[in-house]
Parts: sequence; C-alpha cells; structure tokens
Amino acid sequence: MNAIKNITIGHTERLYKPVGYTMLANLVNIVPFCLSIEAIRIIFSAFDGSGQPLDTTHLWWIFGIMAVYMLVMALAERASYRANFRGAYEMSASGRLSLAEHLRKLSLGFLSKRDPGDLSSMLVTDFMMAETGISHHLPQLMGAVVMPVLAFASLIWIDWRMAVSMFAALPLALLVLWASTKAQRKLSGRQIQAKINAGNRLEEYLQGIRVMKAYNLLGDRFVRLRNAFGELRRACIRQEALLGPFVLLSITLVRAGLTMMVLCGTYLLLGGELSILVFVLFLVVGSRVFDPLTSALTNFTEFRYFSIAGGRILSLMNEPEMKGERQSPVAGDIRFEHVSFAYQGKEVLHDITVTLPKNSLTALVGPSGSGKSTVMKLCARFYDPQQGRISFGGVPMDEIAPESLMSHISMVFQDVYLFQDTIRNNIRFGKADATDEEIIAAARKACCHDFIMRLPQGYDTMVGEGGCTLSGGEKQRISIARAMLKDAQVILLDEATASLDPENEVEVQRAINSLIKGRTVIAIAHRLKTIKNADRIIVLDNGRIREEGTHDELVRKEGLYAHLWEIQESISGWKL
Ligand SMILES: Nc1ncnc2c1ncn2[C@@H]1O[C@H](COP(=O)(O)OP(=O)(O)OP(=O)(O)O)[C@@H](O)[C@H]1O
Repeated sequence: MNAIKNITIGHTERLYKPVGYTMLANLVNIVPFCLSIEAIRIIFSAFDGSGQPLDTTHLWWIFGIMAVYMLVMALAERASYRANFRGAYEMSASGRLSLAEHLRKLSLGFLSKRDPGDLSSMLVTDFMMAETGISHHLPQLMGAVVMPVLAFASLIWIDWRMAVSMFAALPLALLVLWASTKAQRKLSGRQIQAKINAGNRLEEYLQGIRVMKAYNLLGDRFVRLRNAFGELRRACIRQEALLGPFVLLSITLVRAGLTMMVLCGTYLLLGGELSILVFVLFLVVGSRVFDPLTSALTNFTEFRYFSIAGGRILSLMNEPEMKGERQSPVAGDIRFEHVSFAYQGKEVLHDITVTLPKNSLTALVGPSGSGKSTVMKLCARFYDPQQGRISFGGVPMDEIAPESLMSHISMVFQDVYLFQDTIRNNIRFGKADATDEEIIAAARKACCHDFIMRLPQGYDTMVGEGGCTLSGGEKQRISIARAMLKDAQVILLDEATASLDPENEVEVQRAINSLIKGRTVIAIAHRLKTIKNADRIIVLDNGRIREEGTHDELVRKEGLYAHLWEIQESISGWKL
C-alpha cells in the first residue's frame, strides 16, 4: 500500500480511473478462457469414440464471439492505455510544478542542507520513474494479481487438486520477494545517492572547467568524477547482483507450479481420476496465467525502486513550509531582539539586539565572516532565527507570510541572475503587470536605457544562454531597474559596486542613489567609502555587534571601524 502511495506521490485517487479500466480489461480477458474451454470440449466430444459429429455451428458461434471480443478488447485497451498514460503524465507534470512551488516556500536553511543535484534529480528523474511506474508497471502488476485470483477461483471448482498444485508455490514466491524488501530499500537508497553524487560531480566538472584549466586541476577533478562514476557502477552492479537471485528464485518457484500441475495431472490421469479434457484445460489456463505473472515478477523490483523514488518526492512534499499568515506592513523599522542564529548547529550570530530604522540607510560592516550577509538574510526572512525575535513594522517576522513580506522588499546583490528571456521581461520580473512605459521609465532611472537602446533588438534582445552577453555593470543596472519597478519600501543592498570597473561603478552608484531615496535601506559595505554618509553604521565582529554610530562618531571612537577605515584609506592610493 505504501508503494502505491509513494508512486502516486500521495494522490492514490488518481489511480481510480486507470485501475478501473485495467480491472475491466482483465475481467474481459476471462472470455477467451471460457471460449477456449468450450471449443476444446466440443472438439473432444467429437473424437471421444461416442460417435457424435463435430458441432461446427457451435464452433462458428465461438469464433464469432471471439471476433467481437477482440474488437471490444481493442477499444477497452485503447481506453485503458489512454487513462494510464494520460494519468501518469498529467500527474507528473502537475506534480513537478507543485514541488517546484513547494520548494520556493521552504526555508533556505532546509534547502541549503540538500544538494542542488539531489533536488533537480528529484524533479526530473524521480518523477519520470513514478510516471513509468504508473503507466507501465502498475497495470501489469494488477493484471498479474487479478488473473491468477480469478483463474484459481474458477479452476478450484473444476478440480481442486489440480488448482492447488498449480498455485501451491505462489505464496512461497511472494514470500521470497517480500524478504528482499529491506535489502532493496537499502541498496536502492545507495544507488540513488550514487546517481546524485555522480550528477553533482559532473556539474562541478563542467562548471569549473575554466578554474580547473587556470590552476591545472583537471587531473584532480577528473579523478573525483571518475570515482563518482565508479561508485555509481558499483552501486548498480551490487543492486542487480544481490536482488537478482531473489527475483530468479521467485520466478522459478512460480514456474515450478506449472510442472507440479503437470505431474499431478499425469498421476490423476493414470489413476483415472481426471479426464483428458480437464487436463488440457488446465494446461491452456496455466500458460495464460503464468506468462504475465513471471513478467510482473521480473519487473517487481524495478517497480519497488520506482516507488522509492516516489517516496523521496513525497517526503519532500511533506516538509513543512515557512509559517506565517499575516500580511506584511508596507514599511517600518526592522528590529532584532536577542537574536542568535546557527547554520546546521554552528552559531554564527550571538544575541544581536539592534534596530534598523525606517526610511534611513543602515550600513553593515565588519571583517569577512562576521555575519553581515546572515543579518541581511534574516531581514528578508530567508531563515528564521533559533533564538530571539525579529519584527518588521512591529509585526513578528515569523507571523508574516513570506510572499507578502517579499512583496515589500527589493534586493540588489553582486551576483545578478538574469533569466533566459528578453531584457524587457527580465525587468518586468519586478512587477508582472508593468506597462512598457513603466519598464522604460525604470530603466532610465537605473541608467540602463541608453545601453539597452544600443543593443540589436533593444528591449527585445534576449539575454542569458544563447542571447547577448552583458557586462557585470550592465547586469547590475538591469537588476536595479527591476527593483525600481517593484517599488518596495525596503531595499537590501549587498555592495553592488564592489566588483565593477570605475566607469561602471559611477553609473551603478547613480542608479542606486536614485533607487534608495526615501526608503529603508540596509547595505553591506566592504569598501567603507561607499557608506561614509550612511545614517547609521553597524560594525559586526564574529557574529556580535561591536560598535554602532555614524562614520564620524566611529572614527572618533578609534575602535574596529576606525582601524578598518585606516587600512582602507592607506591602500586607496595603491595602483597596480
Ligand atoms: N549557508 C551556510 N551554511 C553554513 N555556514 C554558513 C553559511 N553561510 C554563511 N556561513 C558561515 O556563517 C558565518 C557568517 O557568514 P556571513 O556570510 O554572514 O559573513 P559575512 O560577514 O557576510 O562575510 P563576507 O564579508 O565574507 O561575505 C561564516 O562563518 C560563514 O562561514
């Protein structure tokens, strides 16, 4: 039952239709059995020495019914085929979308614990397996269950000894398969993990090829890739080698049923306790029942493997989304009260109490690793803190619906992600229903209109893979135009100009100045000169607030900030 729940990703009701059709098709499959029995009986009675003539009229009737049966079957199978395949593909298409939607609502804390390769393999491969399980394996398995049950139920009335000998080994065969369940769960888990690792290593290899060439690491990384593929090969072989004997044994046991039936039949025939007609009948039925049964047993381990893949999807689907139902205030102070935060058990922020006031520019500075980005991520509720409380406009952050909160926050980071789409649509991500005029106005304010107009198709130029390549500064300005369009009251800036050349830096700084006017801004600054005029500067050190104040106050204090300022001033005149 669990396997079926897994493979349907919790939506067992989606199976009703395909199961119904398959059951029907299997029930109708009984007709040729009955007709064959009747045909055999007629033929036998013509040659049993009683002198009866062959009843050809009756035989013609049987052929006629058989022809109609074949037509009905073709139609029923078409319907069942459509229901199975459509159901499977529709389920995985909508399942993939709802999983992607669900992932968006999980905390980054949870997501960062998972391999990106694991998640993409789940969205693509695991769904594909569940799809195949539903469309191919499940109907076959059901057929393999329904047919023997029906056959046994009818044959037992004809001759119970023959029926029992035919199916005596079946429970044993199922027991053998069941015994391999635990081993398979373990082996399949390892195989799936090996597949994910190999995918990750391959991605790392392809993405890092430039760095590897520069540092001559190709050999080293290639070894990692080779090891990962080696482990995958071993995991696959181990699974086949250990589970194969179980499957083969259960198939042999099932087939032994046929042999036992022949032996029992011969013995009964010799003793005169069985007619030749009944013996032939059992032989015909046996061959019809055992063929689908053995192919279902062959595929059963694969079905269970697919169900493990479905179970992985299901467990991710059951991962709780970030809580919070309340609407976010449009603007307000962001307040941290005794906040401590840990990544995977390692505390990186300790007992932070600070207010980031509304409509002012607060800068976060401090040495690398001091916790600036973490504070910023908590402001956007990428994570919830383990201790303390964060509020926005007086409302506890963990009571605000994450999507509502995000609609009032814009982020401009150093790494800009542009989608494979036109420049117009990339800016439109800031406001889905923006008109072309609004997009152009935002682009003008973000100082990117001019360079966009110089591109071959202007705003309709494609960016990203296969499209035009933009410089770091140009991408930055497009992301600022996006934020302009979003018009959120809170802006989170992770020093966006840090990696730009002087010319681009001036342009981007101008765009930022126009974006942040009159809003609540929290900015991470590595180069202190960019936040000299901030309303408030918070100096972090080792996850604690070391100092707070304006630039002048902090320089006068002669503490950590003054020290950092001094270092940066002294190297600002350096030239390469
Ligand atoms: N996703 C993560 N998982 C585990 N540890 C993390 C994660 N992100 C950051 N850390 C750790 O948390 C600490 C604070 O990191 P954070 O990125 O907030 O510092 P930062 O001041 O912004 O650093 P930088 O100036 O170098 O960007 C560091 O020790 C870092 O290694």
